[in-house]
Amino acid sequence: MRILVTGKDGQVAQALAEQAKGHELVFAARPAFDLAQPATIEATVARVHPDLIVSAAAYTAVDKAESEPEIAMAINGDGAGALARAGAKIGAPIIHLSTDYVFDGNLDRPWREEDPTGPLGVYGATKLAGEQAVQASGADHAVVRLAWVYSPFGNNFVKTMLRLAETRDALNVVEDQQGCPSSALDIATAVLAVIDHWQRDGASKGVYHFAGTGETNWADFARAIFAESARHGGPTADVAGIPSSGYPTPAKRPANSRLDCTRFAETFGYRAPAWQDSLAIVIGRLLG
Ligand SMILES: NC(=O)C1=CN([C@@H]2O[C@H](COP(=O)(O)OP(=O)(O)OC[C@H]3O[C@@H](n4cnc5c(N)ncnc54)[C@H](OP(=O)(O)O)[C@@H]3O)[C@@H](O)[C@H]2O)C=CC1
Ligand SMILES: Cc1cn([C@H]2C[C@H](O)[C@@H](COP(=O)(O)OP(=O)(O)O[C@H]3O[C@@H](C)C(=O)[C@@H](O)[C@H]3O)O2)c(=O)[nH]c1=O
Repeated sequence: MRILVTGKDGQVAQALAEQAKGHELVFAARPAFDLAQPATIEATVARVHPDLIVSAAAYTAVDKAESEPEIAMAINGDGAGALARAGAKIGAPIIHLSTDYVFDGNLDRPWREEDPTGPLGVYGATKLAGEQAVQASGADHAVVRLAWVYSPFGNNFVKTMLRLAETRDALNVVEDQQGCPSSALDIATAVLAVIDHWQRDGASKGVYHFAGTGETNWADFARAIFAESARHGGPTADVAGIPSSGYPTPAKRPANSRLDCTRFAETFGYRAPAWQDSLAIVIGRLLG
């Protein structure tokens, strides 16, 4: 199968590059493919003529998006829709990656797909617009909401913590935001599970949640990162748990962004490992 993957240097795209054996992956990246330039989207899809699209590129700078709402919307909202419509024209289904930040965090259980959205910031609002544009595109699609993605690649919280601990003995980290850390290596496996399923049974339309199994908060996640780092002789720091008010950021984050991944597991037959196990694998790759 020829698969167009957007976001060549992104975390999920790089994990897919490692794992997608037996498929022809074609990566699309700027400047030839720019989600803010619709003509480049249509030209890329027409040139590659993929059997399937993995929409993994996005404007992911959560705080910066607060001061760049137009460009974030052009990329995450309009660009995602244009990509799905270009796919629809040639009959290519799309796996479109979205985020837990479409929710407002005010719920006392993990979020299910049909729960009401209510993004707290520009990034979440633009990603929600992208979901809606994909759903309206006419393309078969899986909108897969992810959360708290980390990996050996790119920028992420795990690498930030390890970097900060190189120069600091103690860190303040928020402890009133709960979520499910998710390894991009597991996300690539999940994307391939969707592709396998669609190859067998035909593509369909739906929204799904996929994230690491279990839950934590950012402070405990940081502590787990340093415990794992210590096992490899890597950098460590003491973590003081603080309220979100003690770490002011331009964008507000949801207090609860835990995702209920039951539908994904039941539909595609794959559930992520416990987040602690996946973290050990990624830290092993970073420090081993
Ligand atoms: N990271 C996370 O914690 C989470 C991510 N997600 C979603 O998962 C998906 C994958 O995320 P992740 O792998 O972490 O992403 P990354 O931030 O690692 O990579 C994003 C990629 O998008 C590309 N990109 C940005 N703007 C454009 C543009 N205008 N045109 C073309 N490409 C562009 C970047 O390219 P360049 O190198 O040119 O900047 C980069 O390769 C995204 O949809 C994201 O919203 C969901 C939940 C959590
Ligand atoms: C670096 C740092 C962050 N924090 C807090 C800020 C924030 O509330 C939380 C996480 O910080 P980050 O800025 O790394 O994470 P953030 O950019 O909010 O991560 C999000 O990215 C987007 C793309 C998503 O889709 C989300 O699922 C989520 O993964 O930790 C501290 O409390 N102390 C620190 O030293």
